[in-house]
Amino acid sequence: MSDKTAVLLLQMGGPDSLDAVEPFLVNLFSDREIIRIGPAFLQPFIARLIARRRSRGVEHKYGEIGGKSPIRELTEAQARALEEALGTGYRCFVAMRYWKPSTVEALAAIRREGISKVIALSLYPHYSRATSGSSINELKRVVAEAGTTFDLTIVDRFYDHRLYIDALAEKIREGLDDFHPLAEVQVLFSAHSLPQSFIDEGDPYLSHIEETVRLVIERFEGVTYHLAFQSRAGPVTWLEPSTDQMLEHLAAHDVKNLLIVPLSFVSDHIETLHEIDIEYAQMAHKLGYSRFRRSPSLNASPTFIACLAELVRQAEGRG
Ligand SMILES: C=CC1=C(C)c2cc3[nH]c(cc4nc(cc5[nH]c(cc1n2)c(C)c5CCC(=O)O)C(CCC(=O)O)=C4C)c(C)c3C=C
Ligand SMILES: [Fe+2]
Ligand SMILES: [Fe+2]
Repeated sequence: MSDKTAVLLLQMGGPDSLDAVEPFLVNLFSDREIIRIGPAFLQPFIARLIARRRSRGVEHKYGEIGGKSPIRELTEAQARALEEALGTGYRCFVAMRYWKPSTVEALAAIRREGISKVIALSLYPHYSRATSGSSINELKRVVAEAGTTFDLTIVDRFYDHRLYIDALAEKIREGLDDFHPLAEVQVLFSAHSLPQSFIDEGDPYLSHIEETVRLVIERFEGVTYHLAFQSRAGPVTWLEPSTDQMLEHLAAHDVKNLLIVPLSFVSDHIETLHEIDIEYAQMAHKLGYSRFRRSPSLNASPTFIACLAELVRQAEGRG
């Protein structure tokens, strides 16, 4: 047995090739915690149909950002940086909810190293049952089925952690540096959308997002800011306003310089590299913005890694 602690980073995952897009979407649409389609026994079949119908368009988008999602490499880089920041005594692993490495593979790797103490750290800063909730339930199922006892501690949110806010503020400052010093820049926070029904049923996601925005914008006195929601994925009522509606609204009010700040994700993936950098950038150009920029994602930002390290130590009661 090893006396080390395993830190297991929980993330969504993304297709690692164009061929992986359809099976990745099948996994995602089969999960009743992110989307409920029809009665439970029919969902696997409907998931296949939706995945097949959607995959062409989604493959095209991944094709335009290098033929795959960078989420695995970026999450593994975060894991390596975290392991280094934590020092001896810790090993970091990654478990992806809808692609590889799966939760089963990650736990098998932890077991192979003889580690029984596991801190699962969800990489979604804002809690939602669609994201952190789903990953954590999957982890609990796999642990129960593994027949090995793990001493498991879970960190499922960090939307208001001082170092997370510091890391975001640093990236916003980097983004603002790209504008002429005298230009009047407005900031648009763009969070991943969620069906309104989740919020109505008590999901704290929206209040967590609003608190992150409040805490980070305190550091930017006098800056005008807005909050909108991107990446709807189905025909239900999603959080409003949408990011594209907001881009139109601001253009109609003569805003010319806009910094868009992605919330909800801690690394680059299709929603930053395609939706913002390609789709919204084209839209902004047509709408007459003079300068439209995105603040860089956190990825392996040293301040963000310090945040993760502090979360681990706090979870162990040494913070
Ligand atoms: C089916 C409904 C979906 C909900 C609800 C949802 C919420 C949600 N998602 C993220 C983060 C990510 N989503 C990503 C991709 C993605 N998400 C959905 C659907 C829902 N997401 C789909 C169908 C897809 C695949 C791409 C597409 O078809 O457009 C990813 C990217 C993975 C990658 O490319 O690396 C992330 C990350 C959050 C934070 C969230 C709610 C809070
Ligand atoms: Fe999405
Ligand atoms: Fe999503």
